[in-house]
Amino acid sequence: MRRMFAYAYHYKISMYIGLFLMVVELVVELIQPLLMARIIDDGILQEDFITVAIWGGVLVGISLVAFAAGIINSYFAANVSQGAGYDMRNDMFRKVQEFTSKNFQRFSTPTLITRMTNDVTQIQNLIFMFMRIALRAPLFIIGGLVMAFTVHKELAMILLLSLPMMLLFLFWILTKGVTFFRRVQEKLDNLNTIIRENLAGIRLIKGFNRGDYEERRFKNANTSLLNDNKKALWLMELAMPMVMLGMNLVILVILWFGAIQLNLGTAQAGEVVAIINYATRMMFTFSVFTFLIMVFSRGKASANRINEIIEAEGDQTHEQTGGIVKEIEGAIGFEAVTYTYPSIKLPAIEKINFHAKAGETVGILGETGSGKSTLLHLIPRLQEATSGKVLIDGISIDEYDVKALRKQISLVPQEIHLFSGSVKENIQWGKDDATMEEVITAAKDAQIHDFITTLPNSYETKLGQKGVTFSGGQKQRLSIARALVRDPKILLLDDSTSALDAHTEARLLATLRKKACTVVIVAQKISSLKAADKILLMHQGHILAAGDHAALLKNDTYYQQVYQSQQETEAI
Ligand SMILES: Nc1ncnc2c1ncn2[C@@H]1O[C@H](COP(=O)(O)OP(=O)(O)OP(=O)(O)O)[C@@H](O)[C@H]1O
Repeated sequence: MRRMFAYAYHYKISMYIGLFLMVVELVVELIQPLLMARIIDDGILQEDFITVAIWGGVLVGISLVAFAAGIINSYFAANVSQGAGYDMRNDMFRKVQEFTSKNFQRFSTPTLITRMTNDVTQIQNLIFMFMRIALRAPLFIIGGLVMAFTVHKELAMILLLSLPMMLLFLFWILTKGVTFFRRVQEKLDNLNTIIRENLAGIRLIKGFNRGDYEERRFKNANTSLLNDNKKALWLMELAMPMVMLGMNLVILVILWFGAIQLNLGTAQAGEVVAIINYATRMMFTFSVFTFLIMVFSRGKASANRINEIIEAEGDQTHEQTGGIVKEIEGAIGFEAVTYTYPSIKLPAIEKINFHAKAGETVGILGETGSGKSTLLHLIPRLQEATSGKVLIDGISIDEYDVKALRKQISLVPQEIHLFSGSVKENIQWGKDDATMEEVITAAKDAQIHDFITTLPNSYETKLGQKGVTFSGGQKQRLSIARALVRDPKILLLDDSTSALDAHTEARLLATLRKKACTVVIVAQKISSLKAADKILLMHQGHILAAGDHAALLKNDTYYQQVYQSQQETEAI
């Protein structure tokens, strides 16, 4: 929670002004019963209407000041809470950019979205409430007690004695509330996961006629969220009448004692009225407390969830600077490289050795799960080798400045992702300052230019929700254009030509061969790799055999079998 308030403290000037205005409101609230006591005792009971008019005027005056202070306080409270939320979202977003696959395993996409939106909103509400009333409530209780003691000690004592019971009860509500609201936020994550899966897989759901099943799944998650929400709110609803009941009993006791004191002549009517007034206002403050506790419990649950993101240990290499910055040639070397995913015991790749000269094309072939993508991800340091060394131009990649290195390497991942925006913007995403000429050249090399020119607005055509949708093969080619536009020294293609027809793929590969860059290409079909200088045949995280197509076909029986079966499949 401390971190959340540190965010609010960035806006300290607004915060101090807001808090000062809150104190103004508080002081007015504390003075009001005193003024009323004076009006009754010195004015009404003495039939001195001039005193009534003077103190009545003062009462109206300070109430107007409190009213104005309240409005201005709201303005500053909104300023601080919105600003803090804005900064929190920025910091979380930045942190997520550094996330490793381990982090993504811990935090699913829907939970990240809920945490960056709904949880931040809860904290904003908390900060707003804190600046509006949170401090006022405890200060009013303390101030009210002090003032009550200045009015009449014995009667004020009754108020003081009731306090510990009230506070204990509120503390109990608070601890329960934090647990309940944490559960509510988790259920919200769950619901968001189902919504996201449904939106992403809508075609699949329709195709498999799983609409009813998915509806039931959604309904269950929704009901579960509803039930937990109800439970948390019931707890809060229960708190309010309980506090009211307690305070009403206290007021009854004060009235009873007050009547005795009046009869004995040890108290004046105005004093009893003032104490009752303080008690009533304290009762109101306690009921505000229950509302605050709800906001606080929710806020605390959300603060923990936000902290988990901000404190997560991200990819240290992301921000690492100070290493070698140089234009690489593109030679790649793997020396006894092993990589084990944190969540599984067995290595995904083990003791991998190979070298590729700058400008060579290396093909990687292997059954699914054999470690091809893992190997590829180690080259731009998206993952750090568990042991062994990855070299570029003979230098370990740890010694390079990561950003400078990644600038010269282009990866086309297996799962293509296009951004909302125009076709041109999607290609330029690879190089911010790419000229139109460079964009077109990259598109031509990726064999997608001709298709783009048939689109309604050519390169300016919008993609995404309100724009056109590309086919699988078109998406692959567009993301290859995005990778080529930055003129990389190393190009990594992770099964990125799988959706292309044989002719287009052949044209694309021939173009890539002419480029002055090292190409590492993962593919399922031998036909995609035939022309490679070297093919690595992978099996269960190991390189079974390496060599060019002709050599492998001649010497390796496993390669021969794969080739044979693929030839037969093509013939069918
Ligand atoms: N993020 C991850 N966390 C844990 N295990 C993973 C992760 N990514 C991959 N693996 C595991 O590592 C092994 C190698 O996966 P990898 O994706 O490198 O294989 P691949 O050869 O590229 O497969 P495919 O051809 O199906 O894409 C697999 O057993 C896979 O289950």
